[in-house]
Amino acid sequence: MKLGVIPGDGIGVEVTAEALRVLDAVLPGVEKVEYDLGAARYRRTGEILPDSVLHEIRGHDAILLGAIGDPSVPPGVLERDLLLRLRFELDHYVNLRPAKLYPGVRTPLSGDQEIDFVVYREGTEGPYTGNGGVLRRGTPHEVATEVSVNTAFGVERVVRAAFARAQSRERKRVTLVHKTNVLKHAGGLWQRTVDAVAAEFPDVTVDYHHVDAVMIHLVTHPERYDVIVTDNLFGDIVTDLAGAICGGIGLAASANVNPERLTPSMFEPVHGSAPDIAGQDKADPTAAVLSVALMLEHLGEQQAAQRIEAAVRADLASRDPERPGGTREIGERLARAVS
Ligand SMILES: NC(=O)c1ccc[n+]([C@@H]2O[C@H](COP(=O)([O-])OP(=O)(O)OC[C@H]3O[C@@H](n4cnc5c(N)ncnc54)[C@H](O)[C@@H]3O)[C@@H](O)[C@H]2O)c1
Ligand SMILES: CC(C)[C@H](C(=O)O)[C@@H](O)C(=O)O
Ligand SMILES: [Mg+2]
Repeated sequence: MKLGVIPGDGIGVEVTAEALRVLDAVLPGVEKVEYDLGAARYRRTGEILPDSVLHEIRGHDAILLGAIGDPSVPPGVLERDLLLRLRFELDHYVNLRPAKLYPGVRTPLSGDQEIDFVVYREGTEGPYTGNGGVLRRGTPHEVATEVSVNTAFGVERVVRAAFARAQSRERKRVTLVHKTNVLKHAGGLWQRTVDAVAAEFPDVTVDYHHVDAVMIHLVTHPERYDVIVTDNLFGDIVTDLAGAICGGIGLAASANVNPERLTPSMFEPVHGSAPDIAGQDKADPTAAVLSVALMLEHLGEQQAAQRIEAAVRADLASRDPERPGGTREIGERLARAVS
């Protein structure tokens, strides 16, 4: 197994070190190539993602990424030209983000809810494509557009993946999350696609919720969700809230998947580079560690993946919520538990 590692910026570097510590403990001998990509390289050389590096990365079995983004670089530069470029060039159309409340974990909710759902966030389209522009910049008459791109091909493939996943789950429920009451063109395509694909999955129950109402339901009745399918931007927002209700963004893992395996899939925590806590050993590496579990599952190493999940589950159940431990301490605990 050959793994490309992009620690990136801020806490991305810290949590990736712990994720690799756990990987080495559970599956020794994985070949890793680390890539110096992110703010430091950009400041030093002006480079963001050279084509030669992208070409090399394509040759790996998977990519493990920490986080991208730094206050020293204007917003969007690294996020677009590094992180999103990787997702787009590698055609990671399923951005898979599980939301699970583990036993013993403190949630801002009342705490007795069962939360166990997965978000299928479309990863290559929506308002993320850069389709837009600015007219009359800097004048009182400036016009800025950011067009949401939704193709029948792109919507259908992620919807189909979400239904297939629901079919294999106990509750077999897919909820389309959108804003069809306002975004009638894109929403219409999503709804028609869900209706058409649903006909092929008669034992899957189908639901629709407007995204604003989902912000309510996630806080009041998160147990109603099983598989959520949604576009790139709504999925981004829904999954930060999902992370918060499951005990914090430091626990939320994700996978950017190309299901046909034409390219390496990329595994990363949902959170960002967290400049507010970077360099202080405060970041929880659990999301990065669980992202390694998602990666191992994807690569067919089910046993190793299950060992990581079990170690995290046990660690979370026995943590003192006031003093969970620092980044390194948590990483060392989890590495010990899986070895
Ligand atoms: N996938 C990515 O690489 C990714 C994801 C989100 C944001 N970003 C980028 O990261 C930078 C910071 O963005 P932001 O502040 O909006 O989001 P963020 O996720 O970095 O941080 C949001 C809040 O969550 C906390 N937090 C995040 N990860 C944590 C962890 N592991 N343990 C404990 N607390 C944690 C932070 O301290 C902060 O208070 C920006 O440049 C943004 O574009 C990158
Ligand atoms: C940094 C940004 C481009 C990214 C996104 O919006 O997808 C992040 O918020 C995420 O959730 O991975
Ligand atoms: Mg996000």
